[in-house]
Amino acid sequence: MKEQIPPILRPDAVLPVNLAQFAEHFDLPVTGDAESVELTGISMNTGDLRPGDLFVAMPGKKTHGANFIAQALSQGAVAVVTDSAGIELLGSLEIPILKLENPRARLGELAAYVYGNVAGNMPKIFGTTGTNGKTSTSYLLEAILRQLGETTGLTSTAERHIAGEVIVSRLTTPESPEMQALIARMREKGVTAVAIEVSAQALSQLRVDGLHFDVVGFTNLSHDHLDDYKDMQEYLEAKLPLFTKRRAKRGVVCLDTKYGKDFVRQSEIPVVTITSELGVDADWHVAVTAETPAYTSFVLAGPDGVYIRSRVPLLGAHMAANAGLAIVMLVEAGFAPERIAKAIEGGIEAYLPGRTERVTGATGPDVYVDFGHSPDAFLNTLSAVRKVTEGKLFMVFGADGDRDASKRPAMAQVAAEGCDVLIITDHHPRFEDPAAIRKTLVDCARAAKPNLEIHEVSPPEAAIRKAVSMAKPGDAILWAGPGHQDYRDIRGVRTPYSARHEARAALAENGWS
Ligand SMILES: CC(=O)N[C@H]1[C@@H](OP(=O)(O)OP(=O)(O)OC[C@H]2O[C@@H](n3ccc(=O)[nH]c3=O)[C@H](O)[C@@H]2O)O[C@H](CO)[C@@H](O)[C@@H]1O[C@H](C)C(=O)N[C@@H](C)C(=O)N[C@H](CCC(=O)O)C(=O)O
Ligand SMILES: Nc1ncnc2c1ncn2[C@@H]1O[C@H](COP(=O)(O)OP(=O)(O)OP(=O)(O)O)[C@@H](O)[C@H]1O
Repeated sequence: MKEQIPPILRPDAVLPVNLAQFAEHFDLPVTGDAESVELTGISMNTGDLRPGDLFVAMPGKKTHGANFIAQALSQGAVAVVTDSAGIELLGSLEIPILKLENPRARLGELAAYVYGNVAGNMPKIFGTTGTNGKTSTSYLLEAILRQLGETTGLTSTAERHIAGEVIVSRLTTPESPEMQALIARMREKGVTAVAIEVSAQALSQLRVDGLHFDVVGFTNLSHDHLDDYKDMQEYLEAKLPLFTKRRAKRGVVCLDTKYGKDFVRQSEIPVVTITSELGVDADWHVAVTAETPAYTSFVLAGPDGVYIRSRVPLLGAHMAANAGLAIVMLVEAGFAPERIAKAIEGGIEAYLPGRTERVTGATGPDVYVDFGHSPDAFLNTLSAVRKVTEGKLFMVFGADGDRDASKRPAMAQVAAEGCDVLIITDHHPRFEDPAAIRKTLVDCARAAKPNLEIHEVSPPEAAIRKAVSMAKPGDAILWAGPGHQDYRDIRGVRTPYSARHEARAALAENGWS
């Protein structure tokens, strides 16, 4: 990606780590003068490398990091960790080399050590995984923690937060050198509790190694990422390692999808369960009491008569399920339920960018911009919007290029079945032909609901204008996919674009304020 790559954050100060001591601590063979070298950072990518860094040259899917060692040196790297293949590639260079086969397997530990993130000086750490709801649950966790008086940190698909400092994210879950640098910065800024969104890819690539979570949560599992994983079983198995003793102390499992039971059965750590489904046996139950475009009220009932009443400033029963999960994770971390209940009796004070975000002003049809990009996300958001809409429901969406193409037919089917007018457009085409993606979606939507009014409109700026021009007050438009994002990936270039901005502009152009 060539443009607008967000920066990564580091602590302002790092206690230098002597390279010889580092090599001895990890029992790594070292060539060159390690005694006189001091490390002040660690990186696996020259794009993020800073002077004083240890450069970890690792094999990747496309190339080997050792091909970038000369560049790393010119940027100020003071030592290199690499494997046998890397040593063969690098030739003769005047820099201490530490040999480590499979560097990724120990990268988290190495990074935690460099930044001094050790047991005893860490904030409370919460981790959430699942197909949908990770970002939402993490934001809700952070909000409740703030309401409980904690100083908070967050890492999510949308943003990283450090005691009020906000930056846009690159990956959902950062690689461990970035993750450990973030945690060190959080410690520096007095952060006492952190909510971390953990993707399946992060677990497969050991990006959260070097962390020990106080409580982990599982939201749900449904069709997504079947380009990275062979089938749902393999995708499930990628998520399960979060619920192991080496990674976490306790867990909370949501039983709203059938895969929850697999987590309970296979978890190595003690778990409690929660559900928002009627008739499902669980330790905690969350139920919606009111739904409006602006908020969803709920009650959460747990063991020993615990009863918590609150609301989320978001539309949809799935958001109440996420809030319930966040609250139970806090209870499992030792926060008294009565204290939580008191802190959130007036509602959870969270702003979730691009999660069913209503962008309409005082007049005009309700326009919601959402980050949902899977069939299950569509199902939930369409049903939530339908419940609060008297008029017609328009849906605007496109599908990701170069990402799991197998979910496109189901996305088109769910969208067609759940709306009254469908507008198919583009999303991130990446290196795929956007017209070909649209054709698949249109064909599948037609097959699912032959009489549905379907428009194919490209680019998305025109698609949202088409939807707004057709909608009336009382109608609703759900624009699914772009959410909080401020770019579209077109042939590897991040082209600036904001769906929320485009939607507001389209409303204004039609006279709605
Ligand atoms: C498919 C995949 O996961 N790729 C990741 C992988 O890239 P790669 O193996 O292709 O790396 P490579 O290009 O072969 O390079 C090899 C090594 O040389 C280094 N290098 C490479 C080039 C250079 O100029 N300098 C340099 O130092 C690289 O940092 C790497 O260590 O290692 C890179 C370095 O960390 C990652 O950025 C990259 O994630 C890509 C960008 C990605 O998009 N990953 C997605 C699938 C992902 O992880 N998504 C999940 C969430 C999904 C969700 O929730 O929906 C996420 O957590 O974000
Ligand atoms: N509990 C839930 N069940 C089903 N769908 C949900 C749930 N929570 C959120 N969603 C839908 O999924 C979309 C993404 O939500 P969120 O960003 O919280 O999930 P995520 O797991 O972080 O996604 P990603 O992995 O893509 O970052 C939302 O915009 C909404 O459409």
